[in-house]
Parts: sequence; C-alpha cells; structure tokens
Amino acid sequence: MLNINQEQAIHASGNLAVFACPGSGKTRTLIEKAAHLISPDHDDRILIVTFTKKAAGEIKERINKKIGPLSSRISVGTFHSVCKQQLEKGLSKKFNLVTGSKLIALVKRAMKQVDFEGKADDALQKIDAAKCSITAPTDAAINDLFEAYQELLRRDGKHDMHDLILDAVAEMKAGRLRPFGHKWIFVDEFQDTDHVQFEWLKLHRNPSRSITVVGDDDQCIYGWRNALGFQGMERFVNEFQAEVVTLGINYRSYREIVFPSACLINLNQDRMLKALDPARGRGGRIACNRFSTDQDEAEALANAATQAPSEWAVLARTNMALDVIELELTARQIPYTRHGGSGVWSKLATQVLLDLLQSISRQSNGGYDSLLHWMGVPEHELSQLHQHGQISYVGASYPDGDGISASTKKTINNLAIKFLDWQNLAKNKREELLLIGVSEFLMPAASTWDKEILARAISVLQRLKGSISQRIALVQRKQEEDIEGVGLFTMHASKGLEFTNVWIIRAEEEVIPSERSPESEERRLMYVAMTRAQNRLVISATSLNKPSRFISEAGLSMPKVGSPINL
Ligand SMILES: Nc1ncnc2c1ncn2[C@@H]1O[C@H](COP(=O)(O)OP(=O)(O)OP(=O)(O)O)[C@@H](O)[C@H]1O
Repeated sequence: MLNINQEQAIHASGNLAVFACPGSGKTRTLIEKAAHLISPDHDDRILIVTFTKKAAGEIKERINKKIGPLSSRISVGTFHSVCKQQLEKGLSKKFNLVTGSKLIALVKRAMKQVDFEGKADDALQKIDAAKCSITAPTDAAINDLFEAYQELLRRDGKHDMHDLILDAVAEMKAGRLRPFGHKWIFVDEFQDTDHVQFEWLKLHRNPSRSITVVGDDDQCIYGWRNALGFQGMERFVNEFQAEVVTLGINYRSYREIVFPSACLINLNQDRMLKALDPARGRGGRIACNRFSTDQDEAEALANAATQAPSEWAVLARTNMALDVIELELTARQIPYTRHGGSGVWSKLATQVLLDLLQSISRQSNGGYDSLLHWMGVPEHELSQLHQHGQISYVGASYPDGDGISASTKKTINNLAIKFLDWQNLAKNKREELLLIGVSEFLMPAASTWDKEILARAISVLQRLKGSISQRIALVQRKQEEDIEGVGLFTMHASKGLEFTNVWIIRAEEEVIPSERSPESEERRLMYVAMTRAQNRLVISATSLNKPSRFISEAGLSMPKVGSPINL
C-alpha cells in the first residue's frame, strides 16, 4: 500500500518535486504515477528520463508488468538515449559515437598535443566536467586540453555521449528542433542533473506539460562533473514553480543498516534534512571484516556468495578493485555479472594472454598483431609486415631491407621458437608448464598493474581443470541469460538499485574517500553504497591501507586482521 505522501505525489497535476531519503519509494512513486496517468480513455504520453541504462531497463520492465500493452505510450531512456532519439527523429542526424577504449585513445592524443601530464582517466574526467558545464574551463591547461579534444572529435567526424545532450539543447534553442510532445515528463535521480540537462528540461517547460522530478541531494555523486545536487533541486522548485512532496519512510533496509547510514550522512553540511524511518524495523545484519590482502577478501566473499550468488552484490569504489573479485569468482565457477565497466577478461593483458593460448591450443600460426604490439613492435612495423604479406609471422623469414627493425625480427624469431615449444607442451597435456612459460614470456612487457592482473589470471587458469581450450572456454563462457549471479558494481553504478545482500570491498583510506573528489561527495557515495542493502551489509578492508574513516563515522568498528569472519 502506498503511503499518504506517495499518494499526494501520484495525484499532483502540475510540476512536482519529490525529495526523499534512499529506499523511500521515489522510483516506485514514479512508476505508480505513470500507471495512474495512462488510461485507455485518452492518449496522453509520458517520457521518463533516468541516468543509467540499467535503471531505464528496470523501470521499463516494472511498467510493462504493471500496465501491459498501455505501456507503449510510456517512453523510458537515459538523458543520452532520449536526446539521440530526439535528434535522429527531428533532424535525421546520425552520430558516430566514440566510447570506451577508443575514447581513451582520443584523450591520449589530445593530451600529447597540448603536453597535458597525468593519467588519461583523470584527463577524461576533466573533459567530462567541462562538457557538462555551460561555461568554458577557467583553468588554462584544462581549456587547452578541452579544445584539442574537441578539435580531434570534429576532425574525425565523431561525437562523444555528451554531444548528444549539448546538440539537442543547441538545436532547440536555435528553433530547429522541437521539444518532445509528451504531456508528462518524469526525471528520476534528479540530484545528478547537470547544467546542460537542466537546460534541456527548461526547454521542455510548457503550460500544457507537467514535469515531475524525484531525487535525494544526499545521493548526489556526480559533483565532479558539475551535477547540481541540492542547488539544482532548489532551482527546479523555484523556476518551475513546483509543488514539493517529501517521503521519509525507508521501505528497503532493516534498521541495522538504516541507522549507521544515517549516522554517516548526518556529518555532511549543506543538505536537506530528511526523515529516514525504517519501515522494516529490526532483523537485518551489518558486519565489518579486515583481511591481510585483497585476495583473502575475494576468497571470503566467494565463500559467502557460493550458496546463493544472485542474492549478493559487490560494490567497490573503483572498477579495478572488482577485477580481483571477478578472477576469484571465475576460478570457483560462481556465476556473476559485471555491470557498467569492462571486465577483467576483456582487458588488453588478459586478451593477449587468452589469444596466445587460443592460438597455441588450436595449433594456428597467425593473428599476432596484439601480441607483437604488446611485445613492443611499433604500429608502423606491424603495417609494414602486413604490406609484405607476412600475415603469419611465426617462422617467417624476412628479406633484407624490408623496413623491419632488427629488434622486431629478434622478437618474432624468439616467439617462433617458443611457440613450437608451447605447442608441444599443449599436445602432451603439460598445461602447467605451458602456463608458466607463457607467463614468463609476457611478463617483461607488462606494466606494474598488468603484471599483477596477468599473474592472477594465470593462477586462475592453473586452478581450472582440463585442456587449455577447455579452461579458456570456462573463462569465456557466456553466462545463462537468466542467471544474474553475483552482481559486480562500482558504487557509482549501484545508484538507484537494491540487493538482498551487499558487500562493500576495500573500504579503506585513499580508496574511499578518494582524493579525486571532495570528502562530502565521497561520504555521499559511501552512503549510496550502504543504502543499497535490504537484509545484510558487509563492509571489508584490507591491510593495504587504514580502514576508511567512514566506518567509524557510521558508528561501526573494524576488527583486527585474523579475527573470525563476521557475516
Ligand atoms: N509504500 C510502500 N510500501 C511497501 N514497500 C514500498 C513502498 N514504497 C516503496 N516500497 C519498496 O521500497 C523499496 C525502495 O523503493 P524505491 O527503489 O522506489 O526507492 P527509492 O526512493 O527510489 O530509492 P533510492 O533513492 O535509494 O534509489 C522497493 O523495494 C519498493 O518496492
């Protein structure tokens, strides 16, 4: 049954802002409101905008279940997908989008052009922030980087995801693109709206349309890319003359989880005070554990999740920290799904390893571009090899003066000799020796982190049983579509979701809070992660760093390494 405030939100007819604590039914209220408004008697349509594909998918599914065929009059999408659709339909625009590793490569090119020092991920974060703002970066170096990046995108005829929203706003402002015609627009997780998205919404303001936003300023975790948070929610109320409804009952989590979470977030300043009453009362569990290493942490997690994997979600501050967990789950053959971020088996180091093992086990003799590149053979020499028709490098001989350097020839010859040995080891079922040999061959060219990943990946392959091709198949196996298994999420990607049991890994100083964003935002991120748990919350740390300050701030204490595991 809905509570009185949820009912009020559902029946409000004008612009509306619903502000509330985690688990208080904001998303549920949006869904109930949509179901209430859609009627066979009129043809009103509703557009629901969210921030992640997963959240959009879940809303779609819940609406389909609730109202069946009428749900075709409700469109659900992320800001990006909605703007893409608006531009494609309204202006027949096509986008050549660049994402993932290709985007990082482009950022690296821009960094090189303007001598911008640092990691490509950090540089991309700065570019992201600039793109979500309506003013140019004030820092000259960031502005130069931003302009170089934009120029590369333009020259290559490419767009990034932000361009979709920026273009839609620019085209609507210029009068070339019409806003959506839906009578109702809903925005979930409104606290994460940035300046450009706010503009997009303003361009949809119209006396015959009602806009409903739901959000929680305590869950604003995208301040680093100019999310408006508390300020955006205030602006919406004033500029859209919206009615405000607050929800204060948490239906998701037991009291044992709600109270420490509230204790933590209460330490933040400049926030809307909200009630956070747990409707479920007592009955949940919260536990902290400390391990010597991240491998010990991964093993304890795998032990806990082995019985009912789909009841567990693992949340980490960084995507990289999930690699260790993914490797352990692979070794134990526990089903899992990695959400929002590339998995450990699609990283360059593990791909090179698996491709090489695949070639050895298939006795094939070709397709070594990625391996040779990994061994330091420059791109231009690889194309030279292809021009010479040398597609099978191993065992190939090269005429003098063919533009291939002596060191490359040495690398290839060395590989040719090893390759024959490895093929024999595979034929004779000496998998252990083969894995050691391949590991020794790949290691010298690996960066520090790649070395670690390679060593762990090799150890997983050693723990699996069978021929090399069987082990590769186990690693690469496609999980049954309906088996979710353990969910692996970054804390950012977990927003808006809920899970029976949550395990927060690496809750350590220098990890969370990270130096990359202000402490108050990191505290909100920890709060979001903690409040995803329905029944059980485990928080763990390793001895690599001190336990996160957020653990004691939440009124919890971290036991010593070696204490019995507490779940
Ligand atoms: N009136 C209610 N009675 C019982 N359960 C409810 C009620 N309203 C919401 N719930 C349940 O509470 C849980 C949390 O709801 P929902 O995900 O909509 O919250 P939310 O406010 O959007 O959360 P968050 O901000 O943390 O993402 C869901 O399982 C939902 O079904």
